[in-house]
Amino acid sequence: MSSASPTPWAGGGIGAPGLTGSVFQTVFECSPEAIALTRVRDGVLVEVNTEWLSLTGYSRAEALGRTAVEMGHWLDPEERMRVFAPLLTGGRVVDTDVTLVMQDRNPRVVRMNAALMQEQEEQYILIYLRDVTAERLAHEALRAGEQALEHANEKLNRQVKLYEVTESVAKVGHWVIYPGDSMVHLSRGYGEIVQEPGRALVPKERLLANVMEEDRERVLQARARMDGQTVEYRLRRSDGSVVWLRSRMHRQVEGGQVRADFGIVQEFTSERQARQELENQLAFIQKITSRAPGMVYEYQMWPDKRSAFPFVSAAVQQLFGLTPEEARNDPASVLRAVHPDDATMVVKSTWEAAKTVQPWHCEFRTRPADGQERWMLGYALPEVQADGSVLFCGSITDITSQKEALTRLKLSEERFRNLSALSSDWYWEQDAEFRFVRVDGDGRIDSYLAPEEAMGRTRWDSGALGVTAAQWAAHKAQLLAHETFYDFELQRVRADGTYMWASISGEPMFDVDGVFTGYRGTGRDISARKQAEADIERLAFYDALTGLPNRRLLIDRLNHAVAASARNSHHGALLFIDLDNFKILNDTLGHHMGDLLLQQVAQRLQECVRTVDTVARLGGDEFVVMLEELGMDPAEAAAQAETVAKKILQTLNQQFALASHNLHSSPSIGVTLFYQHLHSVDELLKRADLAMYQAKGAGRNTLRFFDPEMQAAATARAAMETDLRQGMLRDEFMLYYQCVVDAEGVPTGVEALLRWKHPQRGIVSPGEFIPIAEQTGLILPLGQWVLEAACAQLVAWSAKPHTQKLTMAVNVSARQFKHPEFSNHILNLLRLTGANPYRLKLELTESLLLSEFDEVIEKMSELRSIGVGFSLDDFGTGYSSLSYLKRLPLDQLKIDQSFVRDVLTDPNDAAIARTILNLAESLDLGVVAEGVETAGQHDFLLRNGCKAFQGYFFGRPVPVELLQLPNP
Ligand SMILES: Nc1nc2c(ncn2[C@@H]2O[C@@H]3COP(=O)(O)O[C@H]4[C@@H](O)[C@H](n5cnc6c(=O)[nH]c(N)nc65)O[C@@H]4COP(=O)(O)O[C@H]3[C@H]2O)c(=O)[nH]1
Repeated sequence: MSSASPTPWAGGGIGAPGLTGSVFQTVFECSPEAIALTRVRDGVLVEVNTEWLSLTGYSRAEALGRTAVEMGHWLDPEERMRVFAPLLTGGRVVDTDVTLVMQDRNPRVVRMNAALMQEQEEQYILIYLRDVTAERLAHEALRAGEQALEHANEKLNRQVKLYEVTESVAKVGHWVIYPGDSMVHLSRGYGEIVQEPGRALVPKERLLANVMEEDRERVLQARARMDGQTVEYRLRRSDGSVVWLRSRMHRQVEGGQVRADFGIVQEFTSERQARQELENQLAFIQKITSRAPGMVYEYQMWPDKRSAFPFVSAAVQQLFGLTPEEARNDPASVLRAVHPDDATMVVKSTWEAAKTVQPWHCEFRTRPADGQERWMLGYALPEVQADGSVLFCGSITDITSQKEALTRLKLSEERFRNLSALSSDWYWEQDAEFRFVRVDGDGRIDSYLAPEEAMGRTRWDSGALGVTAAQWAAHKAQLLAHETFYDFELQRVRADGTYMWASISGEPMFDVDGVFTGYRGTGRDISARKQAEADIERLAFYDALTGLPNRRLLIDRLNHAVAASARNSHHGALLFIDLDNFKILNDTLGHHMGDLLLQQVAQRLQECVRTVDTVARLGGDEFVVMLEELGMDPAEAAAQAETVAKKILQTLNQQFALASHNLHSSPSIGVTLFYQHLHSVDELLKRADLAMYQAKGAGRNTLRFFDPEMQAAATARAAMETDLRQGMLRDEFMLYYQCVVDAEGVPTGVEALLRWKHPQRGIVSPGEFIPIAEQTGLILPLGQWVLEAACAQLVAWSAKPHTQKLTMAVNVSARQFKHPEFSNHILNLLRLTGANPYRLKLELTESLLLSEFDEVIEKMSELRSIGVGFSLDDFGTGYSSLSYLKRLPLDQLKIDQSFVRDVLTDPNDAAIARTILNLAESLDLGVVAEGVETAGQHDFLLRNGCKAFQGYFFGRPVPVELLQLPNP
């Protein structure tokens, strides 16, 4: 502040001489600028200067004499207190800016320095006021400018930051090239996209450096155009990954001057991939829909009845005669293509589906553009959209051909049902488990069951008959192999109890995937055919009068029998039977009687043979009996055949009761044996026929063998039989006895051996007549006689001490033993004669054990329980099995003489003999070696443990009186 400054009071100032050199002076010195000054005494303004007046706007007159506080009204009351209170109360110097509220003037800001001063008696308030309004305004303007700048900076920073964040989030970036600049400015976003952070400024070439080769040309063209069009290209980033970029390039021109070239770049790889995927899907959908049999579409409808086809496949052309564009542009055109009769239904059902949001399903016809109406099947799923519309996605297919096929099928079904109803055939279906699921036609199917009874049941579970287990097995195998089968025949019982035959044919069914679903087929009642076949067969193979097989069937069976004989080596026999004098009977009593006789003869013949044998009628009074499975030995077979022939002779010789007549008839029988393929069937029949004529020639009512040898044997047998009968009557039989000795050669018993003292032939061996006695049944009385004689002898010996312990072995033939009364006969005999059962030993042959084994054991056990012993004759020659042997209640085994004979010369026989001895020992059985003829045999057997012997070495069979028994 310069001391040369003019006084504040000057220039019209209030001029105060008393103030000179004082505080004022100081003030003036300090504040040479225009300063408003006041002097206050006792609170009242006593002095003001011009500046004060101009500052405050008061006149001097208004101001002087007023209190300072009064004059301070230009200050705000609070401000007034702030300024004056410290001044007046504390005497402190005030230095502050205050705002003056000026009347009719703009407020002004003044710097006020006030001080309370004491000068002599007077108190002064010196107020120094300086107008700092301009200064303040300038300052404030500066501050405001600074703040605005700061604010603008901050905003800019924020915007830049926001921009960068936005770029980063949106995967957007940009570059700018200023004219004449070789560098390109890259934004941070751009750097992030191409993965080159921090390179804000790069050479221009860098922009294209990593663009994929294939896309570079496109980018270059866009750069050349700079027209803002979008260009999409790929760029390989520094990490090798490829990204899709979308860019728009602009050139900014102002006032004809190029300001900058810039490009906005956006990365849209995932969007591009999604789009690609969508495009692929769309392409696929289009491919599918273009090949699909029907049309695929999206149909949208709004509550205000607007509608649209957002998508419709190309098939709309084929189905509705519209291009997809036409359908899209005019959705109603599709409805117009619907048949008028069905349009309402289509609309209604669509609205209904939209309302209920339920699947739309509708069959309708299209308007026949070419005159031919077509059937469509529509199916769509509705979905409510955000805007309240409903979007249907679905398909429409042309089902005309299916409809036609269905109609044809229905017609065919109907025709089929009508036909089935008319015929006796039926149609059936079974499921994959072969259970009936459908039956049409005759309501009784092949089972003659009501269909409802058959449903769910298989054919074999529904009471089929007439099918063998093997046939069922074959049929089931066919079914399991899914084979077609024809004419499977089965029998059923009708509701009325009669039988019917059905013929079933069937074929397997498969679904579209080739999976087996069951069977279907037809059935036919073939009862009439079967009956006719049976009739034909009967006529062809059976004799109408007697029902017996005819010549044809006989020949057929004979062929089979010959073949069987070739297989099993058994003989068979043909018995040609002709009724004697039948012609006379027929002529005298009439054909009717003749027929009756033939029928009865047929019946009797059947009764004479086993079921395996055949009785046939060749015609007239000629019958043939065919016997099978006779013995392997021809003589044995001949004897068997002869037995049957004799039975026939005897049976046919019985009286016939024909109506009111009692007739006697007799046959002539010719017999021939057959064995394997030795002779043809014709030859066999001829031979039997020839033999029959020989029988006729021999005086009728007899039989003849074709074979002379057999005939001779038969004749001899016949003679023997007659002789046997007579021999029995004439008491020509006697018993010889052969001793059985112990190890010391002492007789312990005898074996009774039957002898026939024939008046002409002398002593006949049992080997000759026993078989004939067995065949003829004469063995029963003969055997009984032997037993009686043997028991009588036992009783006789029992009276003498030296003979009373002798045992008596008696041979019993199989036929004899198996007679139901055999045990009783023995029991009675023992009781009646009083013979000691413990001395009686029955000798059985192995052949006895071949059948009815249990009964044999039972019978043996019964007799054994009373003391009768049993011996097994000829042991080792037959079929003895050890298990049988163990079970038999035996006392003794007899080593057959055939083994004994060569026991010294044949090691096999020696081994057998030893084995039998060991076996007997282990089974606790006695052993008798029979046929011992030499001392050597005896020694051998003795050495091997045999304790009982029989044979010529000890004595031949002799009459009782010649027996060499122990001395009395
Ligand atoms: N070579 C030879 N033979 C010997 C010797 N010792 C005994 N023989 C004979 O051997 C046979 C033994 O009787 P078999 O084996 O029961 O065989 C008997 C028996 O099976 C049967 N037979 C005999 N009598 C009767 C009988 O009353 N009833 C039954 N059903 N059959 C009888 O006739 C068969 C033959 O009887 P036979 O001719 O008496 O023959 C007897 C006897 O004379 C010997 O050292 N050397």
